[in-house]
Amino acid sequence: MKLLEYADEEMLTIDLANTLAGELRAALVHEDRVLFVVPGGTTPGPIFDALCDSNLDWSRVDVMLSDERWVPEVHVRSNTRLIRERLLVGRAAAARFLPLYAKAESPEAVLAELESNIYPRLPISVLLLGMGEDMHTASIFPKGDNLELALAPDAPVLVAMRAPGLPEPRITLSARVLDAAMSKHMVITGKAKRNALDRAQSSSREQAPVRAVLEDMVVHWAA
Ligand SMILES: O=C1O[C@H](COP(=O)(O)O)[C@@H](O)[C@H](O)[C@H]1O
Repeated sequence: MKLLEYADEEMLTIDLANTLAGELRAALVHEDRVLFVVPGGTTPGPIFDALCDSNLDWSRVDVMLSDERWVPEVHVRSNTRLIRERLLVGRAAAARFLPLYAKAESPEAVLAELESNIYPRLPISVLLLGMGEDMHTASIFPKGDNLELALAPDAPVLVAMRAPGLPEPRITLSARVLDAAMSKHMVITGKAKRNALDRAQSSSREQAPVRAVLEDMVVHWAA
């Protein structure tokens, strides 16, 4: 893992958006289509704002989330909503979005259908992840009901996840799929997450699921 520290969030945003755009452009030189995986949550919005008008051939980019909350797209907690409002606008509106949500009672009812769209697009070309203060990444949570499956070396592409304190079920890419990305970045802000990252490095994967994806990861941090 490599840690890049920035003077402030604005510097982080500008630099990381440039890096991601550059890596997508470079990947498009060799590939017909590239897969770009991004996090939801509260942190990445400004990065999406800075990235969405980047000059690259977005029509050859498949965009998907690292994980989704099981709520309709109009819901305030929907990660899809964030992506549609902040990333898939401007030039990036030409990208193809691969959904992690479908109208169904539970993630389990549509896992196979969603996975069939994603599997042919793997591996991930460029990955951006977030991390929570509890050391979860994507929706791979400590104490999650499917934690063992999501961390398994032979895990499926997608795993449904429920965890104490979460208001809704989740669906997440497994650690195996995230870890196999060609280029891996993580964005965290604030001292609490920086401390959590330090703790993760001396914790088990079960205590700190983020640990399962830290090899060759570039972590971008601002206080
Ligand atoms: O619930 C989630 O949490 C993580 C971290 O989110 P943040 O709000 O602390 O930035 C995020 O990476 C993940 O995609 C999201 O579903």
